[in-house]
Amino acid sequence: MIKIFREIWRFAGAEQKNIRNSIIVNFINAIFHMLQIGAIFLTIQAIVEGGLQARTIWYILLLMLISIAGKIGANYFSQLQQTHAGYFMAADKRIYIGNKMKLIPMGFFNQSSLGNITGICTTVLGDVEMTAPMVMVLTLGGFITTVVFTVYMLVFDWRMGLITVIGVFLFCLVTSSMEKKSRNTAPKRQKAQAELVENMLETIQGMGVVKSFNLTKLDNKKVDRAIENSRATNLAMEKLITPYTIMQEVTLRIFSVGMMAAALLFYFQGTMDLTYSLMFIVVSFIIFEQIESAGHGVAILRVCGSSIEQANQMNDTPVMDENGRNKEPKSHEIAFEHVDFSYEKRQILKDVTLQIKDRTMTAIIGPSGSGKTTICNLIARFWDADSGKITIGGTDIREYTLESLMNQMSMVFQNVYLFHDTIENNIRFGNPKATRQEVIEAAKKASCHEFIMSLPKAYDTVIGEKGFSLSGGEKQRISIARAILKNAPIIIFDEATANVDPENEAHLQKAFEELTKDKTIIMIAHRLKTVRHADQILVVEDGRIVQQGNHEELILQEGIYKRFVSERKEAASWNVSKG
Ligand SMILES: Nc1ncnc2c1ncn2[C@@H]1O[C@H](COP(=O)(O)OP(=O)(O)OP(=O)(O)O)[C@@H](O)[C@H]1O
Repeated sequence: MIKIFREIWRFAGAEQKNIRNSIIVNFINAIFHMLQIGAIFLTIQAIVEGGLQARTIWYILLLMLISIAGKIGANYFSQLQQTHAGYFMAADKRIYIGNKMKLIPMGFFNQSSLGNITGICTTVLGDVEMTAPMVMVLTLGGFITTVVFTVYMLVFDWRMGLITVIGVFLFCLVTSSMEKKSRNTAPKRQKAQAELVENMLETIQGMGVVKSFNLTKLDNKKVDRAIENSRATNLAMEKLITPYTIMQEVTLRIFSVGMMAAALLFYFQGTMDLTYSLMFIVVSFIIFEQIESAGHGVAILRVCGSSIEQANQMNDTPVMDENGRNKEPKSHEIAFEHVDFSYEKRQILKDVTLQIKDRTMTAIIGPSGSGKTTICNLIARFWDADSGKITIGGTDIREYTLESLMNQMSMVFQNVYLFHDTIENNIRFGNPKATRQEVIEAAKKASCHEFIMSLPKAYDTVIGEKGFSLSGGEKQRISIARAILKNAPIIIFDEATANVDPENEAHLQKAFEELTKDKTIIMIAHRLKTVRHADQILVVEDGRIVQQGNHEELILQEGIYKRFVSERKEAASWNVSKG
């Protein structure tokens, strides 16, 4: 149990101060509560001694008033500090995870890790936010207050104090067994919750495929199983806890009644006067309140502990070594020297050596799955090569910080991701400091200004709102506008493979020319037109560079490039004759 407290305390970080304050205020709250006993004592004393005067009544009323006002105030501040601590504990961790994700190799982000991260950032940290400060305040605050009150009882009347000590001790025994029992169940519950999020995420992401294959009526067995598993673990947790909470309650009620009986017994034996006896009868209802709260805290302690453990998993996720420095490359020449690369254990790139000169255009072609995208991803350090070296301007890319490396390049992919935000902000993503005028200028150069202006809210149109969406070509032009705004010296471009209508193609071509003026361009190319004008063509087959040169040189060689050209020519003539 102490280990979990330590973990929560460590996790609280900068919020420890608020939790500590909340525990102190919670203790003050209990003292205000006990003032009511003082008021009750005065009332009983006055009635028993037959001297209830107006002055005593005013004292009693004042005491009650102070107690109520104090309790309200203390409760308010304690809750405020708990909410603040919970919110910032979770928010700090979410920010930490967000920052860490930028340094994790892309290979980490598969379906299962995405589900796990989503689960951690939503349900797991949501649990921490709601339970961690509450658990600390209820449990620690409850125990500290109980110890103080018990000592007070012992000083007041050791016999009543002893009954309190035994009651608290037995309650702690029951609570400790409950906490031990929930040790295995709580992590299972957390795991089931995470699997549920993961499966839901996969289902939502794959909804398009499900619909297109008309599989909506089929049972989604994985989701059903995850829901059932989550229900079962939650129920198991409840089933496990409930007998203990009943035992806790029974223990405390027995000792409350025992305290009442003892007070009466001592009175009839003549060892306690009537005033004290009546007061202890009243106290017997209140004395165990704080330890009862502590018990509730312990019931959720394990859940909170395993949430924190799960959230801390992200601390151990390996990041790319970031020993680089913030610096500008001397030139934007890119080179691969004997680069090998594998995804997990499957080798993809084999001894790749290439050179891309500053401010030239290099087209990469090759069969599907040959490794074209992988080459581009390695330049951007989405992954690190297994062996060999990649340099920009003669400096190993690992010697740059990820930030300074990414400042050197813009990437335009086929699958453009647009955020649920305005078109203006989606373009501004390329340069967060850009003014509206600069955004519009970039959009004009990327040939998207006209279609943006035809939208009802123009640049303020929110993507994804009210069913609003963009075509593939429009999305790619927005992504080019982003890249134009970023104005990085290296452009990595994945040409669209899907058929683009002639009007869109003309727009894309114009946008591409604007983007690539005076830049070092690496382009995964699919069209003959683009490849022909490249300064250099790299032909990739099964992870190796098998041909290298310009169009005029390669067309003379037998090989993939010649086949690529004749296939494109054939398709073009087929299209023309068909038309
Ligand atoms: N994240 C990944 N994890 C594991 N394997 C991957 C991953 N990405 C790609 N691969 C595999 O690596 C190989 C090369 O993929 P890559 O995307 O580089 O090929 P490509 O030439 O760009 O293909 P295409 O023209 O179809 O886009 C493929 O066999 C692919 O299945």
